[in-house]
Amino acid sequence: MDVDLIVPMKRPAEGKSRLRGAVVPERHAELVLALAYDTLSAATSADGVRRVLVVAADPASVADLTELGVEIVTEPSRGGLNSALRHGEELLRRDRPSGLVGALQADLPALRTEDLTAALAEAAGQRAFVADRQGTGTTLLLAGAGNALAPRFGEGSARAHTASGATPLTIAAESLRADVDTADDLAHVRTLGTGKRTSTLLGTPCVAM
Ligand SMILES: Nc1nc2c(ncn2[C@@H]2O[C@H](COP(=O)(O)OP(=O)(O)OP(=O)(O)O)[C@@H](O)[C@H]2O)c(=O)[nH]1
Ligand SMILES: C=C(OP(=O)(O)O)C(=O)O
Repeated sequence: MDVDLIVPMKRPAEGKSRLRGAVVPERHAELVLALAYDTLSAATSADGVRRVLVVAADPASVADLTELGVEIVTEPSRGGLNSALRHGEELLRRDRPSGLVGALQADLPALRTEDLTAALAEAAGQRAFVADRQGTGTTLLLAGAGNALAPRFGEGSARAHTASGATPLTIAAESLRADVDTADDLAHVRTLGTGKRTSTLLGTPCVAM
């Protein structure tokens, strides 16, 4: 079954505070947007992805993403990450009540379409998630018909998603687990190869899409 994805985004200038210093301060927002652009470039090309809805704190600051065919809506109020995700879920389920929905992080610049498609296949419509490479965070949470997404993103979210009954997916999907929060994470995705925008900005090898 194909999935409608929700992608939460703060204003790039305010996001990824743990990455500050990876590039000169004037280019921090550009880096955060490049990570999101490459993530969504892969996501929108993946088999099984029907629709991508970005729930943004400030849509104008992420308007570049529309060239990828994603939709952008404003988060309702400053309710935080999980509230933004629930808002996206409500909009998507209004249009397709029995569809599969997913929350995807916007910091996966090495994402390969086949890893996302493989995760959707393993989940097979269950409420399931992909943990990050450290095993503590979550990069993708899925919920099919009859199941609320019930997002518990934030510190220790992998444990929280397991505790709430979601199935941890077991596929390797290295690129889907490689989220970028810190300088170490950035060094790691450089070894995998990143999408075009991130590669151009950092001067690193580009992943073959
Ligand atoms: N719309 C929306 N997105 C959010 C909010 N909080 C976090 N996000 C997004 O959720 C994703 C995951 O958050 P984190 O990985 O913790 O990123 P972050 O908050 O930018 O990073 P740090 O400042 O280093 O904690 C990022 O794409 C953020 O932009 C929020 O309140 N509203
Ligand atoms: C919000 C999350 O992201 P991170 O741990 O990457 O900040 C999460 O994994 O739940």
